[in-house]
Amino acid sequence: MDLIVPMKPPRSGKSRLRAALGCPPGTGGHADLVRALAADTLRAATAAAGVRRVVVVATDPGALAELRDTGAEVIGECGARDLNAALRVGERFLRSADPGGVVGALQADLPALRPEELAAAVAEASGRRAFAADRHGTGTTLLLSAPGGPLDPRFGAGSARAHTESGAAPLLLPAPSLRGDVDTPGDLEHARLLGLGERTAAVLALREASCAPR
Ligand SMILES: Nc1nc2c(ncn2[C@@H]2O[C@H](COP(=O)(O)OP(=O)(O)OP(=O)(O)O)[C@@H](O)[C@H]2O)c(=O)[nH]1
Ligand SMILES: C=C(OP(=O)(O)O)C(=O)O
Repeated sequence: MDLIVPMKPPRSGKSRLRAALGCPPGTGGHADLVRALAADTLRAATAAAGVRRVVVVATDPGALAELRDTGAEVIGECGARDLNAALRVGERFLRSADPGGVVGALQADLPALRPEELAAAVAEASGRRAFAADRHGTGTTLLLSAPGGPLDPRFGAGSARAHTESGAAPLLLPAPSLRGDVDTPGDLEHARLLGLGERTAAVLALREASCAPR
């Protein structure tokens, strides 16, 4: 099974998280946090049983080259005009190597992701086109195709409903780390309680130290 992870440029992505570092505006660090969230997600994804390739489809691959250290590949989005188009670029890329395999789309903001929860989700899907909703029940953190079948991604606001309506099976396992995507400071706090990956924890610790009142 191969995974596609879409990412906008780290400076402009995850705009709802800008306040999360608790530092005055303009002190930077946002892009470091976005890259750290992705690095922890990718480390867990590449370690999951049954996962073969993990491909980041990036608007700006140069800004994300360091993510290759996680074992993921990083490719450009070839002029895709939005998130779902970027996912289709990744799908074509993976299908050109393995037309009959399962492909999945995984969000890049799962810093508490545990490899065993991702593997359990793939096992529950058991060859069906299926998805994991986020912890709020409205978004999607993982969408899987059937073997050789179309991914047909419908990410965006209300994507859990859109994926259900398009015939994808909602996965039922709890998998809190897989459902814990981070869009807001509140989501980041939730992920902290689950147990953050090393890179995200390090970025937050550094910012706390450097922005503490003197
Ligand atoms: N390659 C690529 N990735 C995208 C594109 N649009 C969104 N993404 C990524 O898809 C994921 C979900 O995107 P969004 O929910 O639109 O935006 P976001 O970056 O999470 O955050 P906000 O700015 O707070 O809305 C994020 O990892 C984005 O970086 C796109 O056009 N191309
Ligand atoms: C695009 C989505 O994610 P988010 O807005 O949570 O990043 C989605 O859940 O479909």
